[in-house]
Parts: sequence; C-alpha cells; structure tokens
Amino acid sequence: MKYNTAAVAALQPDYLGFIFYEKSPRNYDLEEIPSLPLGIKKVGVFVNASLDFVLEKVQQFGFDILQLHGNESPEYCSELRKLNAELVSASYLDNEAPALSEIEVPALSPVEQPVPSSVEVWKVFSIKDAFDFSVLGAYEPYVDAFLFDTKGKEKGGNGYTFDWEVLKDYPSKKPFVLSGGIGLDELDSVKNMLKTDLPLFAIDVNSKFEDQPGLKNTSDLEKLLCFFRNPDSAK
Ligand SMILES: O=C(O)c1ccccc1N[C@@H]1O[C@H](COP(=O)(O)O)[C@@H](O)[C@H]1O
Repeated sequence: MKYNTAAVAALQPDYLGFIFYEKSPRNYDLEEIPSLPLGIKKVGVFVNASLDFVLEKVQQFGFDILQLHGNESPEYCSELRKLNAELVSASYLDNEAPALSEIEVPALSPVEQPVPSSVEVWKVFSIKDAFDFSVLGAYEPYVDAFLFDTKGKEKGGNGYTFDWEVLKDYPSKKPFVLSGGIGLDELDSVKNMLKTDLPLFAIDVNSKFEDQPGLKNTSDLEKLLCFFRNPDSAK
C-alpha cells in the first residue's frame, strides 16, 4: 500500500495534503481520494504546474486549498484565484464547469483588485538561514497564507528544519504555516513558536511521520495531534 489516507483521516487532522509532482516519491497517482470525515480540508500541493493541470485536479478532487511549492509568480497566483472563482460560479450557475482551454497568465495591472475565491492559495517560500521578506509584498493580495519550508535539494519533503529565528523578522499580518522537517523532536521548539506574536496558524508535517514515502505512521501522528490538542501533556 502506497498511501494510508483513510487511516490518517480517521485521526481528524485539520488538513490533509496530496502532492502532484511527478518527481516526488509521494506523487499522488490515484484517480480518487477516499471520502474524508467532515471538517478536514483537502490541500493540493503543486510545483510549477500549469494552470490547466491545477484546475483539472481541483475539479477532480475538490481541493479547499492549493499549496504552491515552486517558483509561481504573483501573476500566476492572481490568475489561479480568478479562474477558481470562475469555476465555482460557473458550476453554481450551470451545474457544470467550463471546458479548460489553453490559459495564459497576463501581467497584472496596477489597479487590478483581487478576486475572492472559495479555493485558498498558500504560497510556499523555502528558507535556509536568511530570507528577504520584501518578496512577499507582491503576493499579499493574491494569496490567503504563506508557508515557510526548508530550502534543500528537493522542492519539498527534505526532512530537515530551517533556522526559525529568521521568522522573528516576519513583517506581515498574513497568516503563515510552518513546515520543513518537523517531527516529534521539534515539538518543544514548536511550542515556543506558538508563544510568539507571529501569525502562525498551522504546522505542516510530512516525511518525519512516515514509515515510507506516502505511508504515514499513525501512532506518531496521534502523539502529534495529542500535543496540539493539549500542549502541556507529555509527548
Ligand atoms: O514531500 C514531497 O515529496 C514534496 C515534493 C514537492 C513539493 C512539496 C513536497 N512536500 C512538502 O514539503 C514540506 C516539508 O516536508 P518535510 O516535513 O520536510 O518532509 C511539506 O509542506 C510537504 O507537503
């Protein structure tokens, strides 16, 4: 068995992620996602994918959130939000989605307003030991959250942490997710991060909770969820 989605979902996490990146050992290549308990949001993870590809997966799997893990531009994020909003209203009005043709990413005009979309966009930035936060400004109107991961050899899933001290200079009020190599050994540091004033709203875990790529260790995940539900309890 490559994935144990249903067993992980039974633990009732807030989010469950599915990676669509052929070079990843976790690439999700099944035609369906098992039906999930209410309250779990589905996250589609993409790396420099075409807009057509992302929208096709949104239609197929009904993602709540799109996590963009590549070098996607602010224009790409803006267009993705717009196209998602169009898909949502088209399927609401016609009960069917429009055909997807070749989609180009136009340049943003300075007066253009962000379009609300029911599918959230999280833009990922990878950090080693320094980060130029000024790059975030151009994305702010078009994304719902940032996600900070560790810069490594792979696009994601590198399995080690970055220097979280860097985030002390986070200049924005936009909520962010902390990611990159988080395992049970990092929970004390996570606890300290949660005590800061930073708008950290979720912790993203991946390879440190696996027995093999894609196959999560549910007993370790239970310990993690127990920690978040009662941070003062022992690990
Ligand atoms: O896990 C992958 O293989 C992967 C490939 C391409 C993009 C993202 C990927 N995973 C994401 O990477 C982070 C951190 O993972 P880890 O804890 O360091 O293993 C997480 O957001 C995963 O969804």
